[in-house]
Amino acid sequence: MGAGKTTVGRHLADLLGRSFIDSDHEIEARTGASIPWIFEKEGESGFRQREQQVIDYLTRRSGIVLATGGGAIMRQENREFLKQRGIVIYLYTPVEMQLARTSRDRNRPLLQVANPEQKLKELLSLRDPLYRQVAHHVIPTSDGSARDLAQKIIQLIGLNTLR
Ligand SMILES: Nc1ncnc2c1ncn2[C@@H]1O[C@H](COP(=O)(O)OP(=O)(O)O)[C@@H](O)[C@H]1O
Ligand SMILES: O=C(O)C1=C[C@@H](OP(=O)(O)O)[C@@H](O)[C@H](O)C1
Ligand SMILES: [Mg+2]
Repeated sequence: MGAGKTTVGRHLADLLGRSFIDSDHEIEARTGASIPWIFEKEGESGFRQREQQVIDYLTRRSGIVLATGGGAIMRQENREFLKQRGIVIYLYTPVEMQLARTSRDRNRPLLQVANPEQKLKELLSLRDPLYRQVAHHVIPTSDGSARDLAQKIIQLIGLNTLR
């Protein structure tokens, strides 16, 4: 959360002339409800079920830039869908920066707790090894604008891979 997946993903799609899809937005469009509302009514497990269905569906498409939610990596199925069907970029972000980028935003139910810093630390220690396992490339996001990072991804992947 706060790594910039949604923002960098949109720039990347723009630079490549491809469609951008964010799995959270797709879930909201299908459900007709916001992410916080889904968490409230169906719990995190209900949200994860919807998320897996959407990621399975979207990773079958080609020629798109897909941003997932940060917790998608926790399901083995999602790890396989992403790694086998796409080129996966891990936007590595230190917790202090995640905190700064998410502190004013009420749309992340998992961070609506007394100590969001502690929560982000716990999540990162569980998730970081999984992100690294699935990623084809790791990019630190502490330096550079979202647009710069999108350019960096294109350099890293190599345009030939994308043709
Ligand atoms: N490289 C960056 N530099 C500065 N701010 C950024 C950068 N990437 C994202 N942001 C900002 O951080 C916030 C969270 O970004 P977002 O794309 O929603 O992250 P994610 O989808 O990974 O949770 C947004 O306000 C966004 O504008
Ligand atoms: O890390 C997570 O578990 C989540 C991240 C969110 O997306 P972003 O990573 O885009 O903030 C969203 O899917 C939901 O609030 C759960
Ligand atoms: Mg996002």
